[in-house]
Formats: sequence, C-alpha cells, structure tokens
Amino acid sequence: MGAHKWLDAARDVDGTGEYYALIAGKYIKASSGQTIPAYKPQEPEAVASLVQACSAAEIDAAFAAATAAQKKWRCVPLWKRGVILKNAAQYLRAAADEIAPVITAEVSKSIKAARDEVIRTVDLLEYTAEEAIRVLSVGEMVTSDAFPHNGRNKLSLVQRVPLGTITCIPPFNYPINLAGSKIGPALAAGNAAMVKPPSSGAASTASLCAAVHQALVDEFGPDSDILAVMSLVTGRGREIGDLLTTHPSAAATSFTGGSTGISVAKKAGMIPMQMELGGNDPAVVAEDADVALTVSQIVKGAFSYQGQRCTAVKVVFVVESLYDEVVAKVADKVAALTVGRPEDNSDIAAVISKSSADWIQSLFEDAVAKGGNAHAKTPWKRENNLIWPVVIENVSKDATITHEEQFGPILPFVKVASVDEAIELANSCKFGLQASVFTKGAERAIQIADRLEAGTVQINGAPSRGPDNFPFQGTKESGIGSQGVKYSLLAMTKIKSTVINLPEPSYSVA
Ligand SMILES: NC(=O)C1=CN([C@@H]2O[C@H](COP(=O)(O)OP(=O)(O)OC[C@H]3O[C@@H](n4cnc5c(N)ncnc54)[C@H](OP(=O)(O)O)[C@@H]3O)[C@@H](O)[C@H]2O)C=CC1
Ligand SMILES: O=C(O)[C@H](O)COP(=O)(O)O
Repeated sequence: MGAHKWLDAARDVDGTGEYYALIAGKYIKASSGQTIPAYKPQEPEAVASLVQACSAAEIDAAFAAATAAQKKWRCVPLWKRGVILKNAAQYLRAAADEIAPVITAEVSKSIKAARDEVIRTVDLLEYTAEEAIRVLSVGEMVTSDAFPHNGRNKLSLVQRVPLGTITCIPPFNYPINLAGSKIGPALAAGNAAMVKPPSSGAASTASLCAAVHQALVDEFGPDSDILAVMSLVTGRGREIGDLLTTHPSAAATSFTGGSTGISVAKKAGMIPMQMELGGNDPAVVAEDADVALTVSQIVKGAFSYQGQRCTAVKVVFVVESLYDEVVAKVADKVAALTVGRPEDNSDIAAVISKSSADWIQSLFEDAVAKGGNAHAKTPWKRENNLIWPVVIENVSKDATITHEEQFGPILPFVKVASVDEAIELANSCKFGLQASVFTKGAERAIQIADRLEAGTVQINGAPSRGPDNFPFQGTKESGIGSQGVKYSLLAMTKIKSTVINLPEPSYSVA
C-alpha cells in the first residue's frame, strides 16, 4: 500500500501488484488472465512491473466507450476541462516521490531525473490547461469582400473543434512526460485519449493516467460514463499497436518512438498523424567556438540519461583546428562521470535492454573496424546492460554510427576540414530532428542554422525538446507535424467554419 489511495486503485495492491488496464472508465484485469512484465534494465532478471495483456475485444470496448464519452466531454466547458487537468497535476505533484522509483525501476532513469520528469509533467498539464483557453477560445471571422468579385455578404466564422478519440503512444524514455504531452492537449481540446504505454515504462504511464482518472472521478463521480474519455490499454506494441492505430474509431494518432512510427504512418488511413521519431542530432563545432561552453554542452547533451534521448547529441563534427582540444576536454569530463545504479543517482546507468546494449556495442565495433578508437581515458567496458561512457575519436565518415541512432552512452567525433563539410555530412543523414552549432559569431550561427536540415537548430546549446511550450518537430525520417503544448493543441483539433450568408452585402461601421 502506498500513501495515495488513487494510485493504489490503479494496481492490485493486495495481490501481485500488477497494474490494471482502464477501460470504459473502470480498472480491469485483462480477460486473458495474462500480464506483461517489464524487467529492470539494471537487473535483467528482476521484474519491475506487470501490466495487463489487453485483447482485441477489450480494445474495441475501450473505443466504443470513448466514442460515447467524447461526445459528452467535448460539451464540458473549456475552463472546466482545464480545472480537471490542473487537479490531475496536483495529484501527480503530491505523489512525485512515490512515482519516481517506479520510473527508475522500469527504465533505469536516476531517481533525481525521474522526479524531475514527474514535476515537468505537472508543469506541462497546468500550462496546457491555460494554453488551451488562450488557443481554443478565440477563432476568427473571414469576410468574403477580400476575394475578387465578392461583396461583403458572406461571413465565415472559423473555430477549432476536437477530432474525436486520439491514440496516444509514448516511448520508454519519457513514459510520463511524453504521455502527458499527448493526454493533456488531447483532453484539454475536448478529445478522448486512448493511451497505449510503452511495455518498458507502462506502470509509469499508468501512474499518470491514475492521476487524470482520479481528477475525472472527483468531478463526475465513480460511475459516470464520461470517465471513459481516457483509457489505458496495455499490451505489446507489436501485438496490439495496429489494432489501436488503424481502429475505425481512431480519429488521430500521436506517436513518439523510433522507426516503428514509419510503418505506423504507412498503415494509417486518412487520419492526422503527429509523429515524433528518432534523431541523429549532430553538433557542428566551428573554428571560433567557445571551447569551454561547447565541451560542457556536448557532454550534457550526449550523456544525460545514458544518451537515451531523441535529442541527445549523437555525432560531433569538429573543424581540424579545434579537434584535438575539444576531444581531449570532452574525454576528461566523460571520464569523470559516475557509472552505477540509477537509485544512487549515478550519471550513467544501464541502457534499456540487452538488444539495445548489443546494438550500441555493434556500432562501437563498426566504428573501430573503420579506423576509430575509444579515447584512452574512456575505454570500452560493458557489464550486461551497463555500458561505460565512451568518446570515440578518429571516426570515419563511413562509420554506421555517423548516420544511425546509437541511443546509448557512446559519442563519435569526426574531424572535418570546414564547417561546409560538417553541414554536408549532417544533411546527408536520413534523420533531421535537431542540430547544434557552436560559434561565437551570431550572424554566422544563423547562416549555418539556416543550412542545416533539422526541425530545430540550437545555437551554442545542446539539443533539447524542452521547455515543453517550444515547438518540437523533425524533418525527413524524424517525424511529421509539431509537438509542444500549443502545437499539439492545434494538431489535435481541426478547423470548422460556419458561413453566414447575408441577403445583400453589409459593411459594418464603428
Ligand atoms: N522525436 C521524439 O520526440 C522522440 C523520439 N524518440 C525515439 O524513440 C525511440 C526509443 O523509444 P522506443 O520506446 O524504443 O521506441 P519504439 O518505436 O520501439 O516504441 C515506441 C512506442 O511504440 C509502441 N509500438 C511498438 N510497435 C508498435 C506498433 N506496431 N504500432 C503502434 N505502436 C507500437 C511501443 O510499444 P512497446 O513498448 O510495447 O513495443 C512504444 O509504446 C528512439 O528512436 C528515440 O529517438 C524518443 C523520445 C522522443
Ligand atoms: O526523448 C527525448 O529526447 C525527449 O523528447 C527529450 O526531451 P528533452 O530534450 O527536453 O530532455
């Protein structure tokens, strides 16, 4: 039993501790009787959490109830939807210390970073509640006399309306914040949210859903059918993902993850997609970079959460004149990072799975086979899923790691003859999420930023999705559409116009 009844209600506290699914507004165990375990990345034999293996029938039931509930939810006043989200945020804030260890156990994020993620999501929900009022309460009126051969006899009232039920699929690395960045705007805008958590991180996402569910219960009572406006449908993505994203009642998909998203998008019918996918974010270091700033940003950007961020610095292109100095100083800092358990707030803990660790190792070995080497101060070392941080120097432009996402604590450095060459290499990548440019020249920075094919370019800073009000988007295989509170509200609504036809042109006076 924990300190929060609403959190206990979401799991079988008297039995196995397994988390329930939330379907048609009620917590349930799957009819299959099957659960799905998530193992601790640090101790791969230890179960971190258990969630329900939902069936196709349960998914159908969740959509049917959500469709009905959304028709009522969209009629709940905008301000009241905001109050409910803010109340959910308060539940979450109160339980931050209880939820953080759940994240740590499931996805091996340090306790401090896990708690920060919970509080970041509290802020996100509160901001969303307010931004929804600013964005959705105001429409526009378009007059016909702006268009040739028309008088002012038609007035188009333009408003934004919800889409329906939005399938929300976050990845493992931010199981609360990236769930909240979908659920918050979806509900604030009057949609229903069909949440499918990542298998590693499902209990974390379930904890967020429990806070939202309790805020709904407080407002509407435990038996109201409007509670079905948010469902939590658990199961392996490869088994239930298609059922969710291609369901006839799904009005849109908001997905964050890796290349899986490309196949999800290809299979989707005529529904809007918000796709935030992988990245191979390059850092371009020019001759006139501030070396101390560059080094600290690269280390923070590349190694936070073991490099398991879509916005991690994933490859560094440094001009010849600064190459040795930058590599040496980065290696000094990386060698000082602490490596160990996430419970101890180590800088570097285990990566998410054995297959991920194997992939990272294969990229390291390929880079070495093509002429690169681990810097002497950061040798390669691995124990199960724990990989010590490595600076790889002298990396060939042909090494796979220069154009594929490692999602781990190893960082390749490529020496380039010029910034032009760095831009060319960066742009040759299939991804285009974010990029960083380090130079003291403001005008030059902007010119370089303009030439980099990326959804966002950071000048003298590491890539970052946050703060969560910023627009966040990728080009090429990094995604479709923009995320960020306002941009998600826009993505999760569509324009509806109502035209007033006047019998004759009418020109308004002041
Ligand atoms: N651009 C961005 O905003 C961000 C991108 N990412 C990217 O996410 C990746 C890491 O996250 P990871 O969780 O491993 O990504 P995955 O693509 O493996 O999984 C993402 C989500 O998709 C689900 N899923 C799996 N198969 C399907 C399917 N067929 N249909 C629908 N959903 C499915 C997963 O469920 P299950 O776990 O059950 O398989 C999970 O919830 C990296 O590539 C990273 O760059 C991460 C954060 C931010
Ligand atoms: O997976 C990711 O990289 C997250 O979207 C990163 O968010 P952040 O850059 O704000 O930490």
